[in-house]
Amino acid sequence: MATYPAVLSAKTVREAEQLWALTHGGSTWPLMVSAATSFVHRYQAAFNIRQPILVVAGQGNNGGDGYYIAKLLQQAGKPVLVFAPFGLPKQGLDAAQAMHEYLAEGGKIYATQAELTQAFVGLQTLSYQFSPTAKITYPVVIDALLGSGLARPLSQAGIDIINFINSNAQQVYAVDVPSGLDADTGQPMPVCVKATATHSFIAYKPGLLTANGPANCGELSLDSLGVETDVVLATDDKASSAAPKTSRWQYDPSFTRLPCRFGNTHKSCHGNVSVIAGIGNMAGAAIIASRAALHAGAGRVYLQCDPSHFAASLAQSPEIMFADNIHSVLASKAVLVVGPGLGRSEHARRVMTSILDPMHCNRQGLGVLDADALRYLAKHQQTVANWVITPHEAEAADLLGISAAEVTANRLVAALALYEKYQAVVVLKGAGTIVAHQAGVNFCHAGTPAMATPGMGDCLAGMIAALIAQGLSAVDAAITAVNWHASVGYQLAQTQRVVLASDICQQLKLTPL
Ligand SMILES: NC(=O)C1=CN([C@@H]2O[C@H](COP(=O)(O)OP(=O)(O)OC[C@H]3O[C@@H](n4cnc5c(N)ncnc54)[C@H](OP(=O)(O)O)[C@@H]3O)[C@@H](O)[C@H]2O)[C@@H](O)CC1
Ligand SMILES: Nc1ncnc2c1ncn2[C@@H]1O[C@H](COP(=O)(O)OP(=O)(O)O)[C@@H](O)[C@H]1O
Ligand SMILES: [K+]
Repeated sequence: MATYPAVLSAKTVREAEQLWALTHGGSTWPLMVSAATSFVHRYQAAFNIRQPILVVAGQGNNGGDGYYIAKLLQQAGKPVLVFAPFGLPKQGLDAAQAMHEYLAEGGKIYATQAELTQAFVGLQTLSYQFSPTAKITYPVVIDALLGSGLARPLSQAGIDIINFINSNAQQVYAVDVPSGLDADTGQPMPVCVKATATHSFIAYKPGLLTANGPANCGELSLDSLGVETDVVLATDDKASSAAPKTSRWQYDPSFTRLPCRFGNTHKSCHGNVSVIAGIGNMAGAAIIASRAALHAGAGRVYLQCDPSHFAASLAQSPEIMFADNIHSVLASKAVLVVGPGLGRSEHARRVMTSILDPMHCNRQGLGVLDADALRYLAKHQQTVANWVITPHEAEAADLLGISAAEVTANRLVAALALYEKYQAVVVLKGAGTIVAHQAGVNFCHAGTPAMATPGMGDCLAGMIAALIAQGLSAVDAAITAVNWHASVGYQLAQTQRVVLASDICQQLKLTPL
């Protein structure tokens, strides 16, 4: 079975480094050498330029990586400049040794932008026409200002440096974490580097994969540097049950669990999905969820809605069938999608009461609660262990009884709290979707701002239900659908400015077996 990289908090990564050192001669220095070597190797094509490469180095070990990278580039004969706006590394850190090795290679360090500009211009080839008033653009900047050790919001001076990088670099390659991004939450503090690519070390950190992480990391890669994380993870497993278990946080971007279809099959082998809509004017959402379930391969899809919506549904997808009433739907044992287009009427309340009746609520693989069903759940708090719940941040806030800003501030903590409270498989949607479940947490950093369009969540709900109907567990269905949905959206966004839920539905059926 494929194994996927672990995702660890910044603190756990530090513990892993220290444990590695204990069994490797007591020093973390070899890790810095490996990290810098891996970085230079990873971006060797981008670094193969004649113009000077700028390394912006901080005072900690992220800066240390930067100094060692600068040393390697210097050794390879590349023109390189190091800008150290926060000052030099403190003695005793690996970073100080890296700086000394860079200086020993004849490297230069600049403390101010004025000195840096002068040095950059001095290193230009003769063909470069410099005008004192022209804005300097650095073709390649290596961002080694701050990594996983970012400990507090940036001062104004720090903000200015990050803005300087973002507005004066053509391409930015970030070491470990884009500077200014909180490695655990993915929040900018309050600004962060917008990288072309980020090469991270030892393990992915949650903040690279959710919130502002995906957009600011650019192309993300990892080198474990051979550091075993199992040891720290085993320790973490012994933590109290209230503590988030980092042991099974994973970055698994695959959708290889998609069910295969074999020759002698029939639609009855692929399960039934029933989407329950309301009686108001919101049936569009339920129609999108139904279409998504069809296109994701459910054997039959029923829509339970007011007859006035039949014509519109059939015009979209003549394959959709209609269920008579909520009681026949519940009796049918189809996988349910409840919430999109349900509304908040008295009818919706009655539907929710029936659905959450313990008589129906006890079987496995019941389906997906989304949108209005989540608003109902927030009011009538009860555990929904056999369901997948798919809140966006505002719905998550409602379910947790906190503000949306608190959810945004730490999406991972919110997803874990939702799991603790409702016991369901939790899909916290938005940039960098998080799936929290009994066995851990899965991050999906695919997706694109082009997918921030109406109906996108309804589409995802239909897909999850279709995969449960085809035999996947609720957890596998949620992880697979989230990755499939985001990856199809990303592909479409290569040629479209916005991606609609209908586009995703169309594209799903083209996914090869
Ligand atoms: N050692 C190793 O083996 C390996 C280490 N690795 C690398 O080390 C990195 C982690 O290094 P790290 O722990 O030193 O943290 P780092 O990100 O450099 O930041 C700390 C510095 O920033 C400062 N600072 C903090 N907040 C600030 C703010 N808001 N504004 C301004 N300054 C602020 C803080 O100052 P202080 O709080 O002490 O005043 C301190 O000087 C990791 O990301 C990876 O790249 C890898 O190579 C693997 C092997
Ligand atoms: N800004 C974004 N960046 C990356 N992916 C996004 C973004 N907006 C939406 N998506 C993708 O679309 C999914 C559903 O979108 P979302 O807007 O959160 O749902 P809803 O339609 O319920 O509001 C997300 O989980 C994510 O995969
Ligand atoms: K960095």
